[in-house]
Amino acid sequence: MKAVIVCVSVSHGNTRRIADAMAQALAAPVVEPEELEPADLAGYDLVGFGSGVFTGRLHPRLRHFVRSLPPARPARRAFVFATSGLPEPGFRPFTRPLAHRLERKGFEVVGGFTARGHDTWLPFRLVGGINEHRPDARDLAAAHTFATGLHRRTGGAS
Ligand SMILES: Cc1cc2nc3c(=O)[nH]c(=O)nc-3n(C[C@H](O)[C@H](O)[C@H](O)COP(=O)(O)O)c2cc1C
Repeated sequence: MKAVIVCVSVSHGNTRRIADAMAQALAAPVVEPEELEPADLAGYDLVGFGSGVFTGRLHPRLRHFVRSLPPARPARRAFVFATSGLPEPGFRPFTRPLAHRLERKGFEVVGGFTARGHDTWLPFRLVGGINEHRPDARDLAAAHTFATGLHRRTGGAS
């Protein structure tokens, strides 16, 4: 099973730390969208897509990359992950819109993961930010466990 993680982490490196924990479990490289041609994903069985949340949405560079992907034929597996300052609203998961877009492209979305991250966006900047030490060791362990589960479910080692 060959995996790759496409990650945009521009604010504090929060999502990158989560991506690195997942990458360890999946033996996968972590790349920025601009490091890949959309067609390159054809060489992978499992693709992770993740970023921080910015005004309620995943980062535009990640969304743009997914929009540019050709249809995934034969269907490939994908997962979506995010870090955010605030807890995810249960009625509108942060990862859902990108997961739906991936499904429309022909991906089988096999999981989603979110964690809190250090957030200094206004108005939180005024109080020195929130979640200063997150993602923390527990978040990274949870990300690793999530990816290990995906690895088992989607075919094990290459
Ligand atoms: C301009 C801006 C907008 C943000 N908007 C949100 C938001 O709508 N909801 C939220 O929970 N966190 C929001 N955040 C916090 C980020 O999602 C959080 O810090 C995330 O972990 C950043 O990930 P990164 O360090 O990988 O870029 C925002 C941060 C910035 C800088």
